[in-house]
Amino acid sequence: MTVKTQILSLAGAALLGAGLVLGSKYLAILKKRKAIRVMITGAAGQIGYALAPQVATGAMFGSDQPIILHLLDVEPAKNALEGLRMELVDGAYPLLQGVFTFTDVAAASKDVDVAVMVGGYPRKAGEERKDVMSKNVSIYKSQASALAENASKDVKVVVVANPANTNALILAENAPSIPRENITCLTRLDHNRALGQISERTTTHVSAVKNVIIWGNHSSTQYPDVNHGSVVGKPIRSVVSDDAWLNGEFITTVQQRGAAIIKARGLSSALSAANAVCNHVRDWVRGTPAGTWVSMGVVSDGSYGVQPGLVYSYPVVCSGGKWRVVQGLPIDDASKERMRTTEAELVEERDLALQCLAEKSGAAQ
Ligand SMILES: NC(=O)C1=CN([C@@H]2O[C@H](COP(=O)(O)OP(=O)(O)OC[C@H]3O[C@@H](n4cnc5c(N)ncnc54)[C@H](O)[C@@H]3O)[C@@H](O)[C@H]2O)C=CC1
Ligand SMILES: O=C([O-])CC(=O)C(=O)O
Repeated sequence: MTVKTQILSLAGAALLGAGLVLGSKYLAILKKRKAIRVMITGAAGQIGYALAPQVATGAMFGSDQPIILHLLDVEPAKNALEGLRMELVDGAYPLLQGVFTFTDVAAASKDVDVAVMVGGYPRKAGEERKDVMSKNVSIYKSQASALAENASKDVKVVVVANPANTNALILAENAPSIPRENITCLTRLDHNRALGQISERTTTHVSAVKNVIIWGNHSSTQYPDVNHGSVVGKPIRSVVSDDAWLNGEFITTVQQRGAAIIKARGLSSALSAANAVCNHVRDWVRGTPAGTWVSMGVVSDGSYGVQPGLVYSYPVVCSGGKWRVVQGLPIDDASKERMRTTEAELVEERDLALQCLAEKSGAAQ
């Protein structure tokens, strides 16, 4: 061996050694840190298939936080669930400390820190989200108590299955021991869709678009509001410079995006929904970046005149694992009217859900 190759191999060994030290430090950190237990219901479905690997690679809690996955689905989906478990094992994810599958919600909920409630039935082309109401709200009523009794005391819940706001409301009403503020529903997908539309329209990278708001229901009555948002620090309205588009096509595109995806794919959104779930939980747990808010469906405390108790999507900022509604935004008359329309739909959905549940319990007696 020449001196040059000796030096090179010594340098190589030193680099490898440093890499191994860093690698072993990383592994030691992972070993020391307590794993977060994440339950995904409806895990054998298409959102579950997109979500589980995203959680395993750190998209939800970062690349230094170990995870244990609890995957729940119904008995007939047991084989598909086992297939997902096998694939997750085959992924050899450094953050994944365990993957468990369940068909019993009480067992699945044991000690979970985060519950992502995807289990339910998606709507088909031509249906509104409330058309899947009767099947899905009864799932949320029956799973609420199992979650409350078995999950960690501080469990954070995000309901994804439609009608998402009303399922979350039913879950909150039937799980009184879970703090209200820990029960949320996903409207981050709508929020991201709004960011995406403004980004495309202004040919600006999406990371420079901030502070749009989704008010109300995760449905076609939601109000995507750009009045307080910015593009590269300037008001969206002045950068877009087309109020007719912002007040018309932009709003309907965001409101109808779920239906447009169903029409195009023959299936509802899955990868963007999974990404939005990771964004929602990450910001809730790790905090929203300074000067930025996001949209979350939360139990209303009456902010902006919305009926208390409804699960309504608001602009929120998060820090220390808690969210708070952004207060004091000036709301013009046109926005007020749209916010009332979506609130009225939530009242109607709540009443319909309660009626469905009463009819089911009447039929069962
Ligand atoms: N909030 C949002 O932004 C979005 C919500 N969704 C909704 O998410 C839900 C899931 O969508 P996909 O994954 O596409 O549907 P999917 O049909 O592919 O999967 C749903 C899974 O839930 C399971 N399931 C049914 N009842 C269950 C129960 N009692 N316990 C546990 N699991 C149960 C099914 O067996 C199935 O594997 C749908 O309601 C859909 O409309 C979809 C996209 C976005
Ligand atoms: O539209 C649907 O039924 C699925 C969904 O909630 C969405 O993509 O926003």
